[in-house]
Amino acid sequence: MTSFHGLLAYPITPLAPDGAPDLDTLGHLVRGAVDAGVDGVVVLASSGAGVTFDADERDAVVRGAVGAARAAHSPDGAAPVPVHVAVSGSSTREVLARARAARDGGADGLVLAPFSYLPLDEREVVALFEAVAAAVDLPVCFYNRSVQTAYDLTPDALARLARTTTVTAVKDPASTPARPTGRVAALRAATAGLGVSVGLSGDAAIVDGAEAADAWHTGLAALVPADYVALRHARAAGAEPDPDLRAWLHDLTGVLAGIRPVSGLHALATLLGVPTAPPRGPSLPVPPDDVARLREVVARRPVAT
Ligand SMILES: N[C@@H](CC=O)C(=O)O
Repeated sequence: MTSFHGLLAYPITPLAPDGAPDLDTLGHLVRGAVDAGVDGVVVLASSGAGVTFDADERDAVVRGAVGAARAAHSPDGAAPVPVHVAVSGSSTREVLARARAARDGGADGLVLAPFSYLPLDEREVVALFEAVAAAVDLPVCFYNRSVQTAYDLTPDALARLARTTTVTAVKDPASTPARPTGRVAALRAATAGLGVSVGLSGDAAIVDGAEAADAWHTGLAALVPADYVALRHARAAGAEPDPDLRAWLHDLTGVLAGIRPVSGLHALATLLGVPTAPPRGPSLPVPPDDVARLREVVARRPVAT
């Protein structure tokens, strides 16, 4: 089974007051997520603001997260929870450097969005993933950021990548406007027998009952992991989640949807007792009114951690 399976938590990269990555707090987040029962951790993606860090900082984050995951309690004595690293960059050269560094830092897999200053066409997207496959022998999750990259992965292109490269998973945005229902089923049908994990991101859609998927990719799961583990387990068992928990997560994702994405997670972290400065610019801190709305929801959290 691909290691991109189940509940995948994407921690923010906590920052010290001087703006440097706070590795102790990151380790605390990673251990907390693993102890709560998540199936994997992904650092330096959107929630982790990976593109805002230089190579040395990225290396420190990767090694810190891998060390924390290995040291954390593994439920049932199971294998250590995998740690994946997002390696998107603005050139193939930069992506390859980040992929090699992630491998050398102990990553179990890579997450890659086909990002470029100029939107890529399909030939260029495929060439990028082929270059990564030739350079680094790690499984890759295709991070489909169709709104931001102006390239939307098709089921046929995913099948081609699964056959010819190291792509073993896709992270598809459940919240993309006009996404047809049955998208997960279409991606699964195109890749049947190829061992691809079809996963979703988009917390509001996930909480409100998006199509069943092999994986959930979520930044919130690193901040409120017990809550997400309970939701995922209920859904996986075909059961109704606890109504209070579902209502609270609905309210939380609703408030966050009105706040700038990474800044909102940093503000939420602070309210949950996870110390961090706001993300680096050009992101801006969350305005006080929005912090107050978040605080009100946090105060109603039904699951104690
Ligand atoms: N898209 C997020 C994960 C989902 O919340 C990320 O890349 O960090």
